[in-house]
Amino acid sequence: MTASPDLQTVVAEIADEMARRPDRGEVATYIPELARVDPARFGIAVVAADGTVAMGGDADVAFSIQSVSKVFTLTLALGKIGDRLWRRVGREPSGSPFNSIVQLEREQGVPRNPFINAGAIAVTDAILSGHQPREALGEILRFMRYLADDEQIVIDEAVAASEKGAGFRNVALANYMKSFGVIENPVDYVLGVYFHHCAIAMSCRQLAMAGRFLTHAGRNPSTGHLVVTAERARRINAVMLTCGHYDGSGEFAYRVGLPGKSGVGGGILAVAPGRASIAVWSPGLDASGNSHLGRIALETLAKRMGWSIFGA
Ligand SMILES: NC(=O)CC[C@H](N)C(=O)O
Repeated sequence: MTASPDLQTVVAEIADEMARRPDRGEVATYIPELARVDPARFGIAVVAADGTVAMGGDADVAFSIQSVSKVFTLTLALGKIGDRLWRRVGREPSGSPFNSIVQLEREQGVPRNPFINAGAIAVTDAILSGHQPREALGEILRFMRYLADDEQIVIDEAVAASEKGAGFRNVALANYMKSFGVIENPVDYVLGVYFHHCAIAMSCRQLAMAGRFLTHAGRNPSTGHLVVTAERARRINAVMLTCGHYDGSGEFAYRVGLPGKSGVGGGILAVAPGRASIAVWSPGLDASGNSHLGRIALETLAKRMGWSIFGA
């Protein structure tokens, strides 16, 4: 029997390899504040099932989690209204870019899945459910801090303001869904919360900690409490696998073989069920808006550790 590779060593090797690579993708520019981030950054953090944490590169530098927040808002919304959520948002891959509007016209304003922008805006509407934006946002932030076991997590107000100033597509998506009755709350309330939860700043270490419940059948290992049932954790992982990387989801499953959710800030949260919660960050993106080196780092990690859910 061959000994399993040492996680710390593998993570250190990956951080080193990624730091040297010249191909880094393109940093997102449509949110001006994100365009200022240094493309040379790379971070990785892996929280293993036994609680050990392996980190490399800029694992403690906070970045804009953007659409990675959509895993957590989905979890919260399911906790609030349960499976009724699936009447307002589907769970099929879209095969379209993250900010696309085309399917909404044909599908009565019901977004394909909770991870494209339209779907995440509908999920945010479900979290608001008549409350004030400040309360909903407070709830999301408290949830992140609880999951990560870290009170230092904050919202980057400059990023939120920058996105609000340039968020014309999201305004269009929200209004379009509102015209079909899919959005219940005032559009500006919903978008205010959406822009702010996308602007949460976290490090790879914090993000990997926050993702632990998805690797532990719904349980927060810090408290032993169930965040969601095992069945729900499994299902959130399934939607991450099929929809977490927009029109790059098939390629991510093919190459990495793990449920994952990306964000245009360059972060990816990936789940190796029963084994580890993993966060990577490299700000340069590929053509689908997913972290270029983040995906390569995860592909390398899954391969060296034998962690693909489809077999070693
Ligand atoms: N893919 C993403 O991370 C997109 C999120 C971003 N806040 C937007 O709405 O455009």
